[in-house]
Amino acid sequence: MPSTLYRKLVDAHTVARIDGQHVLLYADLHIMNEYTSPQAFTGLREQGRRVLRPAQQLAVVSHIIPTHPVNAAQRVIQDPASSLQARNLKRNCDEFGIKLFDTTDTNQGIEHIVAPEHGLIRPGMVVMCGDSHTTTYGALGALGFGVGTSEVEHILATQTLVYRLAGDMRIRIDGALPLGTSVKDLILLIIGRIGAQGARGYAVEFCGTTIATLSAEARMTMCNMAVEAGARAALIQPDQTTIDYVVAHAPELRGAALEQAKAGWRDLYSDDGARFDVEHVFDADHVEPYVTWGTSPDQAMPIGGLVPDPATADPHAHDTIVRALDYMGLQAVTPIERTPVDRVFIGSCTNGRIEDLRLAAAIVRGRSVAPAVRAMVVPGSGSVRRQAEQEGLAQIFIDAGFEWRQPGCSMCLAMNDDVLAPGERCASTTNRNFEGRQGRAGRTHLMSPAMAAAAAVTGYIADVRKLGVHHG
Ligand SMILES: CC(C)[C@H](C(=O)O)[C@@H](O)C(=O)O
Ligand code: SF4
Repeated sequence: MPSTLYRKLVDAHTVARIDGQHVLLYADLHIMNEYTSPQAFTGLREQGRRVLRPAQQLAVVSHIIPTHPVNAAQRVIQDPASSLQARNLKRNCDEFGIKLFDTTDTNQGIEHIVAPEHGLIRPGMVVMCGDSHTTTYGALGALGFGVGTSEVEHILATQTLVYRLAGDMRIRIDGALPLGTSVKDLILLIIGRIGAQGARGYAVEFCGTTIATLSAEARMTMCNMAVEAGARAALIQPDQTTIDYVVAHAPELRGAALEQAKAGWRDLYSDDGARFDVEHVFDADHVEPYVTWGTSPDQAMPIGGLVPDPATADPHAHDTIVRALDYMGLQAVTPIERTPVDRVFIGSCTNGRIEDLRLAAAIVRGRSVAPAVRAMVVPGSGSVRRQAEQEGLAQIFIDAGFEWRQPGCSMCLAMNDDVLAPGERCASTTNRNFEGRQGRAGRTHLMSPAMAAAAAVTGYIADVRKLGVHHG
């Protein structure tokens, strides 16, 4: 029977069928952060269990680490609770023999940026992690998904998980993204259309001519954000772009080993006639720069639009819109463009990779951060940071008045020193704009790296196309 890529990956990793809805699924790789793993190790110890496959585990300090611009070796976590979390992760990894990118490691960063850049994510893998944005790895043809803290313990002990099957959804996007737009605009548009629950319960396969021409990193941005439409997983069929990325990042994968791996990757596609429960089709040709106006990633609009009017909205949405506008300090039926911002944040596992920094730097070059704005660039990993310094991007940001920080989740979520003050408005390249996400009463507008750069240099939510156009 014709099978979807998703089903092929699940079938290849099914150790046992439990019932019609559940299988025992094998993990090729399990990734941990400091935040969702401590209880799992406590559980293991209490039961006197070992970690079954330490070599298929990876740990990264991502969320709680300060990003002040000091040397990597001097990075110290002042907050006692966070410092304890980091020390616990180190102790757990030492005791159980797990590879850790620790606080002072020069390759430390956000887990979803660190893992692919070390060649650890390969097509056909199943990757589990106690973090919702594990869907990112679908960009490389790997089935990645987030798990809960209690599941982390099970994975550590057995390298498997009791897994509930998802439905199959396909999102086809054809056409060429216009100048001045990037994949972030596209995914905000899609989430805006299908809704924050639009892909709930589904593994989403992205396909179409637009996807085929995207770089591996741009595909990561897509798959990363799929979870904001509720998707359980995101997938893109591996192709030459994928292979080139993996080969470039996995120097040990050469010769016979590479040929053998490639032979395995050849079957990683949805068969002709494979059945999808739901299909959506989008056209990239008319995508405009997108920004969010509200407190959910699906509350997104083109830059030239007007903030919605609760009075004319679907009655079910009325109260939600009123509340979001109130929280965001916005007036209904006014342009979003030229809304002043206090802060700009460029970074996160959505847009903290080198290509994102290139897109932002292309806008910033030769310009200055607006006087009333505090802007920061937080590279997604130590390696992204070094690369950006070598390419001269860091200097462009610094010359313009940006803070050039150490890697981490940073202001993507208020779990470290980088937070918004109450009422502050932020142009942010992140993936979530929930109430309080970047700090209590902070106001987040999600957008692309180029749009965030445009906000930094103008001081307001701006249409980047009016500053000069660049391809993304
Ligand atoms: C802290 C972590 C569990 C959380 C997640 O699961 O995604 C975080 O990374 C986020 O982005 O909200
Ligand atoms: S960068 Fe943001 S979305 Fe990504 S793992 Fe960190 S907190 Fe979560």
